[in-house]
Amino acid sequence: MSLTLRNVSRTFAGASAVRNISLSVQPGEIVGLLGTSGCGKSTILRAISGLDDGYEGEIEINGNTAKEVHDTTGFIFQEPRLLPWLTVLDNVIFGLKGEHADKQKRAKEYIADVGLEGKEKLYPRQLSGGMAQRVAIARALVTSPEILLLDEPFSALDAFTKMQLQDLLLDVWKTYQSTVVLVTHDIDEATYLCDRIVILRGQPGEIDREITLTEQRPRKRGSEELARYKADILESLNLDRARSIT
Ligand SMILES: Nc1ncnc2c1ncn2[C@@H]1O[C@H](COP(=O)(O)OP(=O)(O)OP(=O)(O)O)[C@@H](O)[C@H]1O
Repeated sequence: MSLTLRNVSRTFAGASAVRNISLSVQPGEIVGLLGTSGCGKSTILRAISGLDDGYEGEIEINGNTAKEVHDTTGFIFQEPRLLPWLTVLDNVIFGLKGEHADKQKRAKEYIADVGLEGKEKLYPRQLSGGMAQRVAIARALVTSPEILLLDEPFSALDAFTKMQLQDLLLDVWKTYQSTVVLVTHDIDEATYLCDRIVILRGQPGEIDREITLTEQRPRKRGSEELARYKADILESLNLDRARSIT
């Protein structure tokens, strides 16, 4: 499932949030949107998802405008956004169409895929943050979205859980061949996960540059290669050395 943005701009109450974003994402590619706070990363993701159709320019998913096909995207937010009165199983089933027995079977498979087999009957309040985010991942995947949109999906988690879920994302990506757009502030996360990193700058946000990562997977966290990409990105963001704020 390919994704194309052509000159996408978004203005809120007269203030420009992003300007002239053009981007092509190939089927099965993991593309990261990286940039400092307020440069419009979430705004771009919401436009791709169809949650926000107030943008100018064009967004195409496999040749159709995003406004027509938003049900082919799955969204994972920073916080899991589970329905507290529903069990893990019912949270994953919620929004699925079809016969109840089929939905249950399918939801259970995805719950197992994210490592939560046996936890189907628990309620959100009984889950750790990492477990809840696994449920959110299962819920996003269960509808077989062709494009997975992730808005800082691991940023509220502790460092260890974050690394586990990054690996889980790579596992499900391999299994389901999803096209992924990942919004993140985390340069290590971007270099570990992405085929390509799009660096946004400014307010309104514009694309500053794109970096294609040729590192084979599985990548090694802390490798020299990833460290080189990180240094390059820090320099692009003017964050490579301490700067006076006066
Ligand atoms: N619904 C909205 N109404 C008004 N302004 C908005 C709205 N959504 C976003 N903005 C503005 O658009 C700009 C970009 O916001 P956005 O949330 O996309 O940035 P971001 O790069 O994702 O930031 P962060 O990394 O802090 O989440 C900001 O100036 C924000 O205030």
